[in-house]
Amino acid sequence: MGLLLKGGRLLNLETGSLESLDVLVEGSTISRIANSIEADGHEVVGLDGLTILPGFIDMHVHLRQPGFEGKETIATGTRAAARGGYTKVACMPNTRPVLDTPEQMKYVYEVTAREGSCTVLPYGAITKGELGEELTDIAGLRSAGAVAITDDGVGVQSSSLMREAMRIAASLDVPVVIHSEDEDLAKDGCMNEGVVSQRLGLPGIPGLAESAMIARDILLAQETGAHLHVCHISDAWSVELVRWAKSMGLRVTTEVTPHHLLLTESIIDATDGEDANMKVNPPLRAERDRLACLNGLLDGTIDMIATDHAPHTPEEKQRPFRTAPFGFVGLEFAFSVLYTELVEKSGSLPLHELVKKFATNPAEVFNLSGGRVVEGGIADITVVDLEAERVVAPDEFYSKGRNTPFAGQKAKGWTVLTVNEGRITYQA
Ligand SMILES: NC(=O)N[C@@H](CC(=O)O)C(=O)O
Ligand SMILES: [Zn+2]
Ligand SMILES: [Zn+2]
Repeated sequence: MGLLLKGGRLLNLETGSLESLDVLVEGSTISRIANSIEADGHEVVGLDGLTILPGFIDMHVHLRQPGFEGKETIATGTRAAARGGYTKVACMPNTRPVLDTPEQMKYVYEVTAREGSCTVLPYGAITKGELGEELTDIAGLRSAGAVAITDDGVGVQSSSLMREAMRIAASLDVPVVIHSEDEDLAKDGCMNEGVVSQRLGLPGIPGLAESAMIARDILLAQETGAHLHVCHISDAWSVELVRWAKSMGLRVTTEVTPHHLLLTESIIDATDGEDANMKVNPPLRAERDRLACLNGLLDGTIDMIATDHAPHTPEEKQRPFRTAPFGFVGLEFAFSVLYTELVEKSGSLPLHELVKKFATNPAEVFNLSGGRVVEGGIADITVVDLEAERVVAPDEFYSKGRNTPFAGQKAKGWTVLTVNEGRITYQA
């Protein structure tokens, strides 16, 4: 017996048209897509006019397990992911202990098999303990299933160490994923350096702290032949550098978050720097940076959307702006807010281009299954209601995190059904 999705509209990723098609899932595979498929003993889910998309893939998520289970666990984070339409998430290694050994990779896969509501692809750290001093066993991490390597949360400050990491990664065909931040330039900053940080008297993090490191790592990628993926791009010059690297034919890819596409430091200004739910790293920047990210997304410089889902406890986020931890949650509304603002309201991006940034491109860039709803493909499917309007409601989150500046915002395009490898993982 299969799972029959009946009466929905399947998004054609090439033309952007919505086609009335039934989709039959058998086992973990999409076995048939046709105008009308007989119920024939299958479990039928009626989708009357709802929109069928490939399951979303988020290459930047903090699941916090092991070590910070008060913020999130693999169970709660993947439930949140499924609720947001995600079928795969890649989890960051800045846990305690850090995910820096093959055993840690195995741990993530084992816990996910028991408790997970989506596929979890662990990142292995570049340096032991993310301390920036000694390289991990990159080959061992890869064999144990690391999707790529990164020290997200901190930048690798040593250029010679990064050069060596890229040499090894290139020889193993492992992508190097960078949190680009020059610690010396970023120092004790807690928000974007500029007119707002000056007015509020808060220490700033200049865009240069990001772009300078991206420039270094693009040159290292050029020299070593490594695939470089730039995390959470946020600064206008950073986008320009990635655009240039691509024009030179280098293997450089990047992601942007919903918050860097839709928000600026003006929301910190408006709340006088008193709400740490607006504190994130890289920080919300100026309008020209936001527009550069948006243009980069539109012209293909930016390959994909990633949430950088970074849950923290309410207590931590109630601390003063200077000392509260950086980070926003995002899994449960990323598609909705971006669909609403970029597709529905401004029309800057057609739906199928947005969906490529959420599913097709991450699959292609990281060589993963999914990203398309096709016969014979893996049954990773997300069904959304493009009409229903709701507000982003943190008290309803499956995530343990509540920290988002999007709280209370109205949006359309909510997930009603998520299927991961043929299994229903969320149903509204
Ligand atoms: N993005 C953040 O503001 N915080 C992340 C770390 C990171 O992604 O660099 C976290 O782990 O909390
Ligand atoms: Zn980061
Ligand atoms: Zn992160």
